[in-house]
Amino acid sequence: MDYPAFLDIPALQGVAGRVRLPGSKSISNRVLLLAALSEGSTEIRGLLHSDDTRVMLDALRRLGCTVQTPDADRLCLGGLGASPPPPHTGAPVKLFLGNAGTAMRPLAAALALRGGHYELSGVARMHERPIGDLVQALQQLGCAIEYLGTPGFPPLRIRQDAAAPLALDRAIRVRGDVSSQFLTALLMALPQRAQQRELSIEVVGELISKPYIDITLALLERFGIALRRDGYRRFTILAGSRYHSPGVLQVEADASSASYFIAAGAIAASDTGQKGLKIEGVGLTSIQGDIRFIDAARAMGAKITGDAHSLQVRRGRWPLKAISLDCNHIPDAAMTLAAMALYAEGTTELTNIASWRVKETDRIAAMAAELGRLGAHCEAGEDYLRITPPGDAAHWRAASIRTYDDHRMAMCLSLAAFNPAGLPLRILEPGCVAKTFPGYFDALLGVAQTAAERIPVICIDGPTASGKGTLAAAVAARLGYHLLDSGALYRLTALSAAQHGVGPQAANEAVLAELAASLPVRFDATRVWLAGQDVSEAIRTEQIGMQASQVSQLPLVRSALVALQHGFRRLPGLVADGRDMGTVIFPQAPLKIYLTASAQCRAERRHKQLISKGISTTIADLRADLEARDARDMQRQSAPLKPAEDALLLDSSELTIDETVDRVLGWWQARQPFAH
Ligand SMILES: O=C(O)C1=C[C@@H](OP(=O)(O)O)[C@@H](O)[C@H](O)C1
Ligand SMILES: C=C(OP(=O)(O)O)C(=O)O
Repeated sequence: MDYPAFLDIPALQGVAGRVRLPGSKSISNRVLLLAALSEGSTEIRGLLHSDDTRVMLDALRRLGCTVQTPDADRLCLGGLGASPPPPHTGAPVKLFLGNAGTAMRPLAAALALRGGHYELSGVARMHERPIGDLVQALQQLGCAIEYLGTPGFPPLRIRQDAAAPLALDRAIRVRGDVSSQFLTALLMALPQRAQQRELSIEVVGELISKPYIDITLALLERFGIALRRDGYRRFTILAGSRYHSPGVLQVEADASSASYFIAAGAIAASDTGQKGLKIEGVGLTSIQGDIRFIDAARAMGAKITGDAHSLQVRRGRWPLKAISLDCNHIPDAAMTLAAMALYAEGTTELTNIASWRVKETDRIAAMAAELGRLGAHCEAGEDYLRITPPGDAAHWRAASIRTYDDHRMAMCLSLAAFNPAGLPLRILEPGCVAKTFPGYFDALLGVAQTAAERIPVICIDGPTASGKGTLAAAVAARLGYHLLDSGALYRLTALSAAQHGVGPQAANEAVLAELAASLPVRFDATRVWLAGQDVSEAIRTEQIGMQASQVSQLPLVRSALVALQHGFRRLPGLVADGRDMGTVIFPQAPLKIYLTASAQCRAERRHKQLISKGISTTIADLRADLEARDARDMQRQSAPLKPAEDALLLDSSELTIDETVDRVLGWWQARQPFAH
C-alpha cells in the first residue's frame, strides 16, 4: 500500500456500517513461531499481513520453513520439527526483524535454545528497545548470546552449539517489569528442551502486561504444550513436551486495532435510532487482553454490545466522562483512551504505563506533545499521563500530527478528526500504520461520515493534451486522495455504447444517457475497469476519443454523468480532472486549476507519446486536430470548456511535470490551516 508523506483528514462527524479488522499481531506472530517449531504443516487462517508479520515470516523462511498461500485468507507453514539446526561454526544466518518486539524477543530465545549461528537486527528504534533481561536469562542457561552494539539492546549474535549442555536443572529466572515479551519468549522457546525433563521459569519482580502471557499460554496449549503454573510467578513446562500442530488455526482479529473503532463509535455523532458501528472478527470472548478496553470505553460512556465474533458500538453518554485508570493490563489499547480523553468532561488519568516509554517511541512524551498540539493540556509523569481536553470548540487547533514512526500514534490521533470545531487534521507519515494495520485509513474513512462539502475537491480543467491526467494522478497520489478522470467517463460511455451497438450521434441521446447513468466503472491508481474488465487501453484509442467528444456534446449524457461524478467525492478528498470540473460539477471546490500549454507544445507532447507507442503521425496533423477539438469543446452549448472564474491559470509549456505538480501542491498547502 502506497502512503503519502502526510494525510489530511477533513473534519469527521459520524461513523456507521461495518468494519472487518485484520488479524491480531500478537496471535499471528506467536502462531507463526509455534508452527515453525512444530513438525508438519499448520494452516493459519486470518493471519495478519503487516510489517511485523512480514519480518517474522521472512525470518522463518530463512530458517528453512516452507510457506504456501493457497488463497488470500490461508497460509500454510511447514515447520522445522526435529530437523537439525544449522552448524554454529558456519556463516551467521542474518535476520532483520524491523521493529517487531513479537519477532525479536521470541526468536532470540527460540534460536538460542535451538542452536546455530545467527545475527538478529532491526530498525534503529529496535536497537533502542531493551532486551537485556531476556539475554541475561538465556546467558544464565549457558546460551552463547552477545550484543553487537549497545549492551542490553539488539542487534544480537547467537552462536550456540546445539550439542552443548545447558544449565536446565534449576529454575530460569527472568525479570518481567520492562516487558512481558521476555517471559513469553522463554515460554514459547523452552519446550524445545523439555523432552527429557520439566523446565521451570521464575519471574523476578512485578510482571507487567499480564494478559499477553495469557495469550501465550492459550496458544501453547493449542500447540500441545502442557504447563503448571503458580499465578504469574512460576511456570513449569512438563517433561516430554513437544510442539504439536493443531492442523488448522483461525487467528482472531486484533483487539488493539478494534480500540480505534470502538473509540470512533463512542465519539462520533449518530442519529437517534442508528445502530452505530459493527466491528467484525473479534468479540467479547477474545483471548486478547486488549478486549478489556471495552470496560474502559464503557466507563467513559460508550455503548457496547456484542457476541463471540463481533462488537456493536455507539455513542452513549456525551460528552464522555473522564476516568482514572491503572492501564497496565492494556498497555497498547490504553493509548486510545488518551485520544478519547479529548472528548471527555474533566481530566483523564492513565497510570502504571511506564512501558510506554520503551515501545515504538517514548509514547508518554509523544502522546503529551501531540495532544498538546491539538489544544489539550497534558501532564506527563514517568509512568502516567493526565489529559485535560481543550476547554471548548474554540480551543481546538488544526494540528499537523507527528507520528514518530509509531503506528498507534497515527491511529489514535486520527480520532481527533471528530473534533467539535470542525477542523481538518493532518497526520504526518501515515504509512507507519503498516506495522500492524496497513489498511487502517481506508478502513476508518470507509465507515466515517461527513458532509460532502467538507470533503475537499481539487479541480484540474484544461484543453486536450495539456497534461491534466498526469498532473491530477500525481497530485492525488501525493495527497492520498481519490482520482476522477472525468474525460474517461465520456470515453467509457462511448465504449459502452459501442459494445451495445449504439452509435454516438444525437439521435441516440436518450439511450446513451441511460448507459451513462449506470456505468459500472471503477478506477484504481493506474487502470480503468468497466463491468470488471480492464479497459484502460480500449478507451484510449483515437476512435473512442472522437466518439467521446461527440457523446460529450449531448446534454442528457452530461447530466446523467453528474451524479456519477459527485459520487467520487469521498473521504479523504478528490482530485477531479476534466473540462468542466470547476465550472459545472464541483463549483464550490476549494482549489481550481486551469491547466494550459501552447498548441504547439501539446502537439509535440502528444507526438512523443504516440511515437513511443509505435504510432506514426506528424506534429502538424496533431496540432490541427488539437485546435479543432479545442474549438469544439469551447463552443459547445452545454458546459463549454473555459476556466472557472476563481480558477488559477497554470501554463505548463515551460514546466516539467514535477514542477507543475509542485506548483499545484504549493497552492494547495497555502490554503491549509495547519500550524507547523
Ligand atoms: O506479547 C505481546 O504480543 C505484546 C506485549 C506487550 O508488550 P510489553 O509486554 O512489552 O508491554 C504489547 O505492548 C505488545 O504490543 C505486544
Ligand atoms: C508495543 C508494540 O509492539 P511490539 O510488538 O513491537 O512490542 C505495539 O504494537 O504497540
